[in-house]
Amino acid sequence: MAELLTSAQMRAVERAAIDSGEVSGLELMERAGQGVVAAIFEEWPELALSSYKAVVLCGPGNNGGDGFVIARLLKQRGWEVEVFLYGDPEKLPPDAKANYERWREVGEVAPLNTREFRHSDCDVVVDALFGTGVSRALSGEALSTMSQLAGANGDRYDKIVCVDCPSGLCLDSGRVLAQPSNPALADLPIQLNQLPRSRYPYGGIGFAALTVTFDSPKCGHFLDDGPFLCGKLRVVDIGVQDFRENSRRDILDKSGQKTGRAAKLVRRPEVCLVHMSPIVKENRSFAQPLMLWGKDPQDHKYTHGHPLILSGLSGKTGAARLSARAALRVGAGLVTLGTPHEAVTEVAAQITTIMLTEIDTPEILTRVLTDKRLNALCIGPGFGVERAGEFLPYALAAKRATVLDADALTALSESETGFADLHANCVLTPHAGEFKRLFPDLATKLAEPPIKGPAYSKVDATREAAKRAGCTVLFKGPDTVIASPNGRCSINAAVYDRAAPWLATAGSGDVLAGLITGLLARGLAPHHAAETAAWLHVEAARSFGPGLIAEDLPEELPKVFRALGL
Ligand SMILES: NC(=O)C1=CN([C@@H]2O[C@H](COP(=O)(O)OP(=O)(O)OC[C@H]3O[C@@H](n4cnc5c(N)ncnc54)[C@H](O)[C@@H]3O)[C@@H](O)[C@H]2O)[C@@H](O)CC1
Ligand SMILES: [K+]
Repeated sequence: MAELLTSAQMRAVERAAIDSGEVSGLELMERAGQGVVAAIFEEWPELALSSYKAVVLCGPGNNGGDGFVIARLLKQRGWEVEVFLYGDPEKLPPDAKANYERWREVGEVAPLNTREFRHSDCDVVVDALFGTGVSRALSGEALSTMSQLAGANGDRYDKIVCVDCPSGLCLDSGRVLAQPSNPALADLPIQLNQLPRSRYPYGGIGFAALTVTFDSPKCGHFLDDGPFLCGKLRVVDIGVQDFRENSRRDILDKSGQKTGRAAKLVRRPEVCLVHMSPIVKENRSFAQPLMLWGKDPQDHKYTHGHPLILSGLSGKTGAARLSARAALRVGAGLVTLGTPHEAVTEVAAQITTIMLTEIDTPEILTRVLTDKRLNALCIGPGFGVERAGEFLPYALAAKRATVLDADALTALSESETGFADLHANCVLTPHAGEFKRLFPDLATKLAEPPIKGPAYSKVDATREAAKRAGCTVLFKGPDTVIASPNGRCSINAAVYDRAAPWLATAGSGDVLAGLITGLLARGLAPHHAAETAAWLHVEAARSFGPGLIAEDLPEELPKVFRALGL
């Protein structure tokens, strides 16, 4: 799995590389600029066949420095290049200043002015205004230029290339830093974060055509609005991977930055991307844990676990049947549906391999669970909130690996004992609404306008939630975040080339709950089960494609497994 960095972690890696004396900041900047130019020609090979025109927008920091390198390299290829600077050239940091001066030997620099920039025709616009250093909302010409690029005046720019990120995007949270609400700002052109999302498919091209980042992808490229604004993401190597390994554990803590004290060194578990896309090469290692699922010829069905999925009342049994089918397809040896008496005929008429046992009361559940072979439990899909409230304490007291989904989450949010009954072998799978019911303060914090960077992120919220609940939390979305109480965190992003819009279909969450339960029954630890299930869920949707309904997801799994070589 690929490691995702925060902006502070990236700065720490760069600092470690420079401090080692093996490479200078200037060299890193040159490599970054070269990487962006190479990525442009890789993306649009036709641009390498002739000379075109680029506008490069440079900001007041090192992101702007990269811009000056890009301008020089394109000019060397015979391109016409116009450079605009937002800020005072005298105040540029040293490496950016050096590249400003090198550019000035061959070209002009105009102060950034939206009107001027608007009238300069160009084939490529390079956004090098702000990168990892953005700490507050854009204002003035920087804001109006970004709004202009976003189409505020009706103009369209086909090839916007962002250096590190679309300027203004917080790379920790994937959120665009916003102005505090101020009536004086109401007349300003639209801000990036007010772009009408509906105009673009999620994960499709929103703002930029291409975003080129350095060394490692950052959390914000995959969270929230990040993918929508970045367009396509490329990661270029700038030769600092050894320092990433070395400084992995010695990273800057956000709290140190906030208080202005000397940065505190902490051992924070990194965030991983559950991903197998070619944009993140090293993630191939994710295939390794999957290989463990191959069934050994010596095994028998009980070796692969036996989950119990609790069904709703008649007319509501479909959700649990979907979960059960998913648990079976993901390799659980046997699967039993715990069904209320009045729904037995309905359920029995629609299952074959899946077994059925009558469970009418919480006491019967406890009795059924004296069979220790039932090693995982799923409660929630179609279950009914009131029933879930009655069954939940008994289900949790059985101390099985347990998935709490849908109605069980609502019941949990209403329960008097709160999270006290949860244990480390539980997995909560809230969508945004359920998350809000369970963790109202965290949801409120996440909904507040992100005024300062690094902004509070879905990673932060899910980590806090997991700690509070004392178990693994999988917070659903196109940017599904999975966190565990020890701080471990993964993002399963159904964006970029893994976009799976067909997953937004009734019953898809029930299938996910079943996949997690099946994997728990097969002996995977909660965090691993949740991330593997989330990955397979998206993969099955992508494999099936348009027209997908939830029933298709479990049935597509054999194809996904074959493609993985299992
Ligand atoms: N440090 C290095 O060695 C390397 C850095 N690289 C580039 O450097 C970038 C980071 O550079 P910086 O740390 O200088 O940061 P930026 O260039 O992103 O930001 C510059 C400065 O702008 C100020 N600022 C923040 N928000 C603002 C706002 N809304 N309005 C006005 N000013 C604002 C801050 O004081 C910040 O230091 C990366 O994104 C990457 O593009 C690359 O060249 C690779 C090597
Ligand atoms: K940028």
